[in-house]
Amino acid sequence: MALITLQTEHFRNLAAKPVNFSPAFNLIYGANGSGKTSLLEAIGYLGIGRSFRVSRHQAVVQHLQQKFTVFGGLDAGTLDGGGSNSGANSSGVSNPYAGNSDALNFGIPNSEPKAALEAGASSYAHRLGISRDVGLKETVLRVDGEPVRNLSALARHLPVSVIDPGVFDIVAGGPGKRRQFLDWSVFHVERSFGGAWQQCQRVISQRNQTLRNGRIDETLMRAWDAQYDLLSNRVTDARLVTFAMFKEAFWLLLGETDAAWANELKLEFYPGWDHAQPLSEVLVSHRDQERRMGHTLYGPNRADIRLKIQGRPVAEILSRGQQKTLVILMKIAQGMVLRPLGKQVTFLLDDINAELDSRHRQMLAEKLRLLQCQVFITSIEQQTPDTLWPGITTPDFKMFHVEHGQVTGEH
Ligand SMILES: Nc1ncnc2c1ncn2[C@@H]1O[C@H](COP(=O)(O)OP(=O)(O)OP(=O)(O)O)[C@@H](O)[C@H]1O
Repeated sequence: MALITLQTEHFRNLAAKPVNFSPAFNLIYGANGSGKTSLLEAIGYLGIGRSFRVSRHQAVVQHLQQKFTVFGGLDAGTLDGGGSNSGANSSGVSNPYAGNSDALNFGIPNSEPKAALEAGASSYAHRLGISRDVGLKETVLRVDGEPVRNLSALARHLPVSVIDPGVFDIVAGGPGKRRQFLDWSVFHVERSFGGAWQQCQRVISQRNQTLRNGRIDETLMRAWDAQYDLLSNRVTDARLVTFAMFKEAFWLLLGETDAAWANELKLEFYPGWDHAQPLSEVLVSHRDQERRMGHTLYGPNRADIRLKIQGRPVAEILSRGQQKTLVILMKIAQGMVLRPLGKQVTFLLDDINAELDSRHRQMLAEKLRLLQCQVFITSIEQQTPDTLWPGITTPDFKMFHVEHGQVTGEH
């Protein structure tokens, strides 16, 4: 799937006007503070249900407003086959209100996008909508006009992967970042993963409460442990399957690089406990330790992807530039994992040009092109594909200028 239309209302400084994107490459350019990242952030909301740069919805809602809305129209994208694409509109002509004249009933004004309404006759493959009232603390999600309860319903349609300067924490940061990275793929590969992981996290929090409660009721604890063991194995099995797929794609990419360190890199999935032993046994034998700490120390909440060179974490060995290469290859490998499943990743590349030299930029652009994914890239200056990525052909390229939150398409 690719996002071909976006409309926001009361989202940061963005104007409430529909924008029609390319299912392939989109360059968003404009001065500092014009609204480029806000545009990417709005797209991100449709795929991850939150901002990729701040933790609170409050920061995103336009000043003096209390509710924002993001609406997206998807088409089948650039992938051949795969994915559900019934009724897809691959023409790129978009109609934000097709089949739903009140734009998902999110209060998007009906009058303004009249021209778009008349121009686009056909419907989208899917329509996604998210609105958040920060006063009422209420989120409304819709897919194809129907209310849905879980964010996963939106996320499944639009796998969004962000590459911004913070992405390098995947290597340099703690295990949580790498777990998040892996789980993003697991969620898209294994349908039941999201639910199992949520249940598992609930049990962890109940276990933690019991562990903090001074005297532990061993019968109650064993009951939690049995449930925890079951869910942990479900979560871990899904992670293991996806990790194997990821590793295969990643080695393939590494094999194509001429980086000397690539030969020495060891990549390993750590499930969060010594997997040779059943988790329930590990928990019993570490009861005292967990009681002292007051929380769960073993299990999938401690999982990690361990990246090592000569037995040491790569962050201690590789230069920052080498770490960047590594993270970019990891992100591309994620896209490769999803591709055979008919899932097209929408990559949001924010402020990344300044972080990467031209060799890295070219590598990234070339791989993304081969992956046939949808790309949004921000830049301070107006650029053509030739100046951005010399020597790389860029299919279906669209350029947008952002000025004071107004997004204008250029041809
Ligand atoms: N909640 C909000 N309501 C209205 N305006 C906001 C809100 N939050 C941020 N802004 C403003 O929106 C503008 C766009 O910010 P954004 O980060 O998208 O800019 P940018 O084009 O990515 O800039 P840069 O190139 O510096 O990264 C800024 O001027 C910012 O002050």
